[in-house]
Amino acid sequence: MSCFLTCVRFDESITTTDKKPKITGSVSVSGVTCYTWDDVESLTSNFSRLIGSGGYSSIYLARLSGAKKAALKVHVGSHRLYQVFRSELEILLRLQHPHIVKLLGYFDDSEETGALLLEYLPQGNLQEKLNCSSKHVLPWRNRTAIAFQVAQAMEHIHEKCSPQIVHGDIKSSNILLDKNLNSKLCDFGSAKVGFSSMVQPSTTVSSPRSRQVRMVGSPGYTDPHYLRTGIASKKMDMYGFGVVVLELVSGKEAVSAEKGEMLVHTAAPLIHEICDLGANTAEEKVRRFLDPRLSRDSSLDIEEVKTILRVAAFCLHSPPSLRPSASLVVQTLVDKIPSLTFLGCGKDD
Ligand SMILES: Nc1ncnc2c1ncn2[C@@H]1O[C@H](COP(=O)(O)OP(=O)(O)OP(=O)(O)O)[C@@H](O)[C@H]1O
Repeated sequence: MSCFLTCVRFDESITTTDKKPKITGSVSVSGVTCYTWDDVESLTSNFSRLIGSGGYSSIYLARLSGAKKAALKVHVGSHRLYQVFRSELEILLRLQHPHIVKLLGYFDDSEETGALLLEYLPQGNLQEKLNCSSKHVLPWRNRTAIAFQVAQAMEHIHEKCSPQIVHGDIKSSNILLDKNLNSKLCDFGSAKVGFSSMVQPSTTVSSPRSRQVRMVGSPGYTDPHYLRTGIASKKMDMYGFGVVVLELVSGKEAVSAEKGEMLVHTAAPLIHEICDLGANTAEEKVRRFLDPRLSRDSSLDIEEVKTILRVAAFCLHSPPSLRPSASLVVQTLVDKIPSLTFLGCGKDD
């Protein structure tokens, strides 16, 4: 790893006003910039605009030269969070893919504070996009493209890079959208590299000895096989992908905010029928599950809905061995959803 992180210092002002401090970043061998804390403060105008937050970090808007925007993901406050930062940094340094968020730079104090400077995705995350009350409903054609692009990103980390990577937290809030609604997978803080993927899952129950309650994965997305065995595998990512596809089709959240119901449970009868009957599943049942906001969408094709639900059904199979690989999902979508080629989504994307 050390060769990735060797930095060569340079002096260049990328600020637009004379009053602002100079950014004194250094370019690493991999073309990613190492920043000082002063740089980080300057890039974010002293952390003036929070654009997102998660269990491990806060994300701020940053401005680079020429008013180009970026997102700064800051992990601060404990050695545990610092380790999450280091792990995500090391993974992002290895990854370059059109549907994986791009690392532009980082800050590292080697103790307890780290920050990742990432390309900025202006349309936020998929979860927000599907659940926003605005009139601009995400069209069916974009939903199939997003599923396809996420599958391509997963195919890349699972099968095309060395060592291979398990993302470990596939969910709609970890899928970001650019201005054209193309998707990029983010948040590699839970990722596992190579075959050392046997990990003890945390417990959800507070034991009498420890009053600490810890979550396992993200509610609504966690593979039941992982919960039982603690074995993190590529097939666990495929399960999370299956849940994301259910969200794309139904427009519903993985866990309903009102009733606390899990989407995998409400979808289960339809999923079983789709597995058994495939294209012969009654259209009326599929339409009942479909996001009602898509009813007037001219790009909607009910055969495509059945195809993509069948893909989700296989990804959600209980035994991981019955779930497809990411490359099989990519191939199936290319073969069965012709509109993807009209969107410029293809194998060489
Ligand atoms: N590059 C980016 N561009 C725009 N928004 C972003 C970017 N990165 C993150 N965000 C926003 O911040 C949110 C949280 O980001 P992220 O999932 O990376 O944080 P986390 O602390 O790892 O969260 P989690 O609790 O899921 O582990 C995203 O859902 C998104 O809304």
